[in-house]
Amino acid sequence: MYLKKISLFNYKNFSEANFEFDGKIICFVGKNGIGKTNVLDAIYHLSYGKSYFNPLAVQNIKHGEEFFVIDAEFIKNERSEQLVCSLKKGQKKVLKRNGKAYDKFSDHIGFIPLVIISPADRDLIIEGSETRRKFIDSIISQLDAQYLQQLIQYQKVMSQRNALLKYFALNHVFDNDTLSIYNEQLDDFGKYIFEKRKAFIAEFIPIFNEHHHAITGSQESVQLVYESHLFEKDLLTLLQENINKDRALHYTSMGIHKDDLSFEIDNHPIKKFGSQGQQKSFLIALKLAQFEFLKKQSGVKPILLFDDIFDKLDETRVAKIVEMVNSDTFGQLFISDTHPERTEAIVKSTLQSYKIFNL
Ligand SMILES: Nc1ncnc2c1ncn2[C@@H]1O[C@H](COP(=O)(O)OP(=O)(O)OP(=O)(O)O)[C@@H](O)[C@H]1O
Repeated sequence: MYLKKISLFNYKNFSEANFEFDGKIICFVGKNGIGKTNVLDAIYHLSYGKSYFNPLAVQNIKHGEEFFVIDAEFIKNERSEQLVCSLKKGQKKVLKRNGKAYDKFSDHIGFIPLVIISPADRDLIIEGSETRRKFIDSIISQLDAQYLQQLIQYQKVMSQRNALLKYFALNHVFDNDTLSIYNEQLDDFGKYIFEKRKAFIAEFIPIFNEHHHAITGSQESVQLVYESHLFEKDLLTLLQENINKDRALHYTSMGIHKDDLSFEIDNHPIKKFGSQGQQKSFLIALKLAQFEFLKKQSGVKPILLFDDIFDKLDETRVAKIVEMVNSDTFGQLFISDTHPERTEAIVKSTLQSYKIFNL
C-alpha cells in the first residue's frame, strides 16, 4: 500500500499544494515553519480522519479561509483508492472514499494503516492517562472495528450515567434500579474492552522490548505496565461499591476510562527518572513497536511518518533505522527534516529509491 499523490487546499499554511510520489522514501526538507509537518499531518488526517496535532478541526483551515480539502490517491491491493477529507466552517467534516461519504468516520479507521513518530509524542510521557489510553485504543481500533464500537458505546453509557448522577444530586432523589441498568451495560462493555486491552498489551510488550533493545543496544531495563481497576474486581462490583462516592462526585469514578499504561525505567516512572535521551529512545521504540504490531496483525506495511526525528537521534540510532529500511521492514516512508544535506546523506545510505521535496 502506498500514497501516490496528494493535494492540499487551504490546509494550514498551504493555499494549494500538489505532490506526486514515487520511490520508497519521500522527504520534505526546508526551513522551520515552512509546512513540512503540515504535509505529514495531512497524510495522517486521511488515515485517522483527524489531525495528529490540532484536536480542533477548524484550526486546520488556513487562517482567513472558509474550508480545507485534502484530496489523495492511495494504491492498496493494486487498486486505486481516492480519499477526500474536507471541512467547511460551521459544518461537519466529510470523509469520502471513491466519491462515497462515510456515515461514521470509525468505519474508515484501519483502512490506511499509518504510524507517525514526532516530537509531539512526548505527550505520551508527560500528559495524563487519557493520552496513553488513546494510544492503546488507536492501535487496537485500527485492527478491530468492533473494539471501537464497544468503546464508543461505553463512553455513551458513562456520559448518561454521569448525567443521571447529576440529576439525582440536583433533585435530591435516588433511583437505584435505573442506575443498575447503566451499571450492567458499563460492566458488559467494560469487560470486553479490558480483555482486549490486556491481550493487546501482552502481545505488544515483547515487540516493544525487542525494538527498545535494538535501538539502544543497552542494558537499560524498561517496562510497560497496564493498570486497570478491573484487575482488582469486576466492574459491576466496583460500581456498586463506589456508589456513594459517585453520587458525591456526580461522576463515575471506577472503570476502564481510568486505565493507564505506565512507562518505567528500572521500575521507576520514566517521566521522573528517565533522561531526555532515554525518554526519546523509549518513545521511538514504542512507535516502531506500534508499526511492527500493525504490520503483523494486518499483513500490510503501514505508512510511516518520521517528523523531525533525526534531530533526536545519535548516529548509532540513525544507522539502526537505515538498517531497518534496508531490511525491507518498512513500506513507504515519509520524512520531514530541516537539514537537506543530512536527509540526503541518510536516505542515500539506505540504497532505496527516494524523492526529496524542497519546500
Ligand atoms: N490554520 C493555519 N493557517 C495558516 N497557517 C497555519 C495554520 N496552522 C499552522 N500554520 C502555520 O504552519 C506553520 C508550521 O508549519 P509546520 O509545523 O509544518 O512547519 P515545519 O516546516 O514542520 O517546521 P519545523 O521545522 O519548525 O518543525 C507555522 O508557520 C504556522 O503558523
